[in-house]
Amino acid sequence: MSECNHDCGSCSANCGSRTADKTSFLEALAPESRVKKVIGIVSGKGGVGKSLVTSLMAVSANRRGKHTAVLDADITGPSIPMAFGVADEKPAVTPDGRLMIPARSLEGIDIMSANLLLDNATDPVIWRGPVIAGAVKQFWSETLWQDVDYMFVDMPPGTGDVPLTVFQSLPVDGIIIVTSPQELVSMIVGKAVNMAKKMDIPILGIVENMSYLECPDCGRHINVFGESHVEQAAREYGLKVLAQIPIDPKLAQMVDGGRVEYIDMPWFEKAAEAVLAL
Ligand SMILES: Nc1ncnc2c1ncn2[C@@H]1O[C@H](COP(=O)(O)OP(=O)(O)OP(=O)(O)O)[C@@H](O)[C@H]1O
Repeated sequence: MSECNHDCGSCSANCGSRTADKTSFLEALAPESRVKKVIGIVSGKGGVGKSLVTSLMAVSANRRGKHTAVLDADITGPSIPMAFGVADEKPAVTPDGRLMIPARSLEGIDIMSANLLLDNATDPVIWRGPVIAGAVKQFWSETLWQDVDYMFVDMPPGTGDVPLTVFQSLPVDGIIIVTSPQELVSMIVGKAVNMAKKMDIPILGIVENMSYLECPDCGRHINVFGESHVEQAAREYGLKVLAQIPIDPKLAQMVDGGRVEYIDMPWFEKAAEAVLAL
């Protein structure tokens, strides 16, 4: 049998790909687009730093010479364009009018987000679940994604219906779970693990955000929210802790100022390497 090219129309073998295809809800990319790896970033709730981790992942991959993209699927709280300083840009369209062209950051990361389509960045997006999921599908299939090595998807928060639909529509190769020490980490990780299992997508690991504060005088780590339980949760589910990110007002300033690409992040090296090994 010749090597599988995933085009079941040209092959009669009754293989695993064909069986999976029957129940697939995957959206197709435009014929001109190419995306090699898709990584979804999930969290149990909003505000734990999912967008920050998505942005840092993209920045790390881009610094390592990979052509990188961010699809902001957090439609009701889209904060990616601001972090990359492209919030005032509007996506152009291809000459035939079929596809949107993503905004490009200063360092060359391609970005698509609902915020780029709003007349006013402060306009609220008050869409219901199916419309949100539909918008994400369009961002995937109706955007010109040119030779992307790694696409990072900032998922809608939680493990409910909307993230589930998004997961079913995009060919996600791996998931990163973002938690913070204030949360019931074990429960959140458990839910994400179940969601990933149902979809047969590997979990690359957990990133704990706002883990500690580094004393500016002595460098001691202060656990502002009490002792971290992330290592324990990781052991329980056989996962890796990819990074522990400190609370640092400089991080928030850089993100709010559109300069996420220029953050110094020694604590993120392991996370970047684990993802790029995929
Ligand atoms: N480690 C940190 N140190 C300082 N500020 C942080 C840190 N992590 C996140 N923030 C700030 O907290 C806010 C929320 O972070 P972020 O937008 O990444 O969260 P989120 O989980 O994506 O939220 P949402 O789901 O609401 O979009 C942002 O203003 C961000 O700059």
